[in-house]
Amino acid sequence: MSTSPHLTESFTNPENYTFPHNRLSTILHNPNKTPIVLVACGSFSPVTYLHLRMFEMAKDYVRQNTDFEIIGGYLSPVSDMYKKPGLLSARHRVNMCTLAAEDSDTWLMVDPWEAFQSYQRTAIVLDHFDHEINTVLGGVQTASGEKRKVRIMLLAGSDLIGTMSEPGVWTQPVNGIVQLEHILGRYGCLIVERAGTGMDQATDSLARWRSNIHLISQLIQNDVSSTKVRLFLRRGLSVRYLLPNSVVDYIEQNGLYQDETTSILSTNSNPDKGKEREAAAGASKKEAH
Ligand SMILES: Nc1ncnc2c1ncn2[C@@H]1O[C@H](COP(=O)(O)OP(=O)(O)OP(=O)(O)O)[C@@H](O)[C@H]1O
Ligand SMILES: NC(=O)c1ccc[n+]([C@@H]2O[C@H](COP(=O)(O)O)[C@@H](O)[C@H]2O)c1
Repeated sequence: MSTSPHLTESFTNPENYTFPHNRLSTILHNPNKTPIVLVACGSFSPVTYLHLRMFEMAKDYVRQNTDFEIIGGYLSPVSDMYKKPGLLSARHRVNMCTLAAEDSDTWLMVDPWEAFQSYQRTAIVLDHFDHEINTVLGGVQTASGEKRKVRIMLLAGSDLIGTMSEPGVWTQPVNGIVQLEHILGRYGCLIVERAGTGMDQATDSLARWRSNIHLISQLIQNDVSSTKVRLFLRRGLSVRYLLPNSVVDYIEQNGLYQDETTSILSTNSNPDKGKEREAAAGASKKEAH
């Protein structure tokens, strides 16, 4: 792993923010393994079982195919300023992710750092985790007391990785550093196959970082998406068993996704939405500084 500097020298924290690490393992059980933390960035509007499933698939993959040991996993909901259609307020998205993580395994957490501030690019989000886990917490310890640096890795679906080949979305350098070099060269990622986006199609142009890209095949096809869940809810259809019960209850209790006016941006599909959101994000960042 490269030790290039972070893209930013200081991180802006939301008010009253503390980094959640209650479920982060403090011990590396096998000293011969490389400790890793998985970070899934996304809208999570709302979080579905498929988002949680990504972590389980990654866990199996890591155990069977790598020399890594997972010491924790995080959902990192994107800022409201991402302005993606269907994006509910950060407060609700963070609450739903928290319920889902509590409901799930014992190693998943939700980091609200990104959600409650201006838009932060994924490369900066990974830097934030690296800073909190390695610099602030000092990494992880082996049973013999030796401190080890934790490797942060992006966990994403193949559709997201597919956008990395699109011009404009991830290509703009940040503080002179190429975003993809930072994400894939310094950190690396685990990619979960997603129905509709082939793995080859998603990774063809990323070959130079091949050794840092781990491909995880879907053995059970399931194309649940947040978009479909929102559509069902608007039509008054049940979404139970597509999301954790606690999240379904939260949506019902708060009357969420009944109509499009509850979202941050209520317009619908735009074929060039990735580039447009990147531009919007760039603009909102400039406004914030
Ligand atoms: N069914 C799925 N299979 C594999 N990966 C998925 C699946 N659903 C979501 N992901 C991944 O989860 C991450 C977060 O996704 P996001 O919150 O944007 O969900 P989404 O379902 O794509 O949302 P939307 O439908 O609102 O566009 C992304 O990396 C995405 O690729
Ligand atoms: N350049 C970037 O850092 C960049 C570009 C596009 C999407 N993303 C991230 O990908 C995640 C999911 O985005 P979509 O829901 O638009 O697929 C979000 O967390 C977003 O911040 C990051």
